[in-house]
Amino acid sequence: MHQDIEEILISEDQLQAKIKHLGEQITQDYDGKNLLLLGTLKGAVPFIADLARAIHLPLELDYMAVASYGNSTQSSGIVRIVKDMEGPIEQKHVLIIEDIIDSGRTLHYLTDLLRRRNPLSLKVCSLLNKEHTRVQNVPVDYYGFTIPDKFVVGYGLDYAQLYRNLPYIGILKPSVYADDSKPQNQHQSMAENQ
Ligand SMILES: O=P(O)(O)OC[C@H]1O[C@H](OP(=O)(O)OP(=O)(O)O)[C@H](O)[C@@H]1O
Ligand code: HPA
Repeated sequence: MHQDIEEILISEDQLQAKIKHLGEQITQDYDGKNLLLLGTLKGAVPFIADLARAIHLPLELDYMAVASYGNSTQSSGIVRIVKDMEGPIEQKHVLIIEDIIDSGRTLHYLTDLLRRRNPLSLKVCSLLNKEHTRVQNVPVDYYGFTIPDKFVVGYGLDYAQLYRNLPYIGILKPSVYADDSKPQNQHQSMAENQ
């Protein structure tokens, strides 16, 4: 285990078993439909790569880069598009692939934006779901694991752009981000300040 990791929360084997199951569900639900998997860069890259191969249907892949965390463990509260997807989505069933839903701000922003582009349908699949930290409510159609309110890294998830290449999801030792100047559990107070 990496020295900055306090505990492995979800092992490589658990990740792959869950992704196989999600792939089977999505394969059933989207049979005969024009499916576009829309991955959010950068965090969802390992997940979308494995999930796409677990879905046994013709599908398209595209990506958007949306960022709000910068180098902090706390959302800045401001979501911005760093890279948009290519092409229109009016003739497509869009499934957004996320690595994690935490405050919900990223997905709220993204679903709002994409709905205005009139896809045939718009659903969300997130590997991880931190349900007690939600500031914006967003319906999640498929998710892998519900996790506690701890800052996690690995399998695409980063702290200050590092740890994305760990093959498991681990809880980061708080000492690693001790100089992260903003206090913990700040989601609620940020919402109240808006
Ligand atoms: O529910 P939220 O509180 O909005 O958090 C979830 C988002 O935060 C992370 O992205 P980040 O902005 O860190 O960009 P990254 O994927 O490039 O790491 C993660 O990949 C999600 O997209
Ligand atoms: O717990 C997390 N880890 C990494 N990135 C994140 N983005 C939102 N929550 C998290």
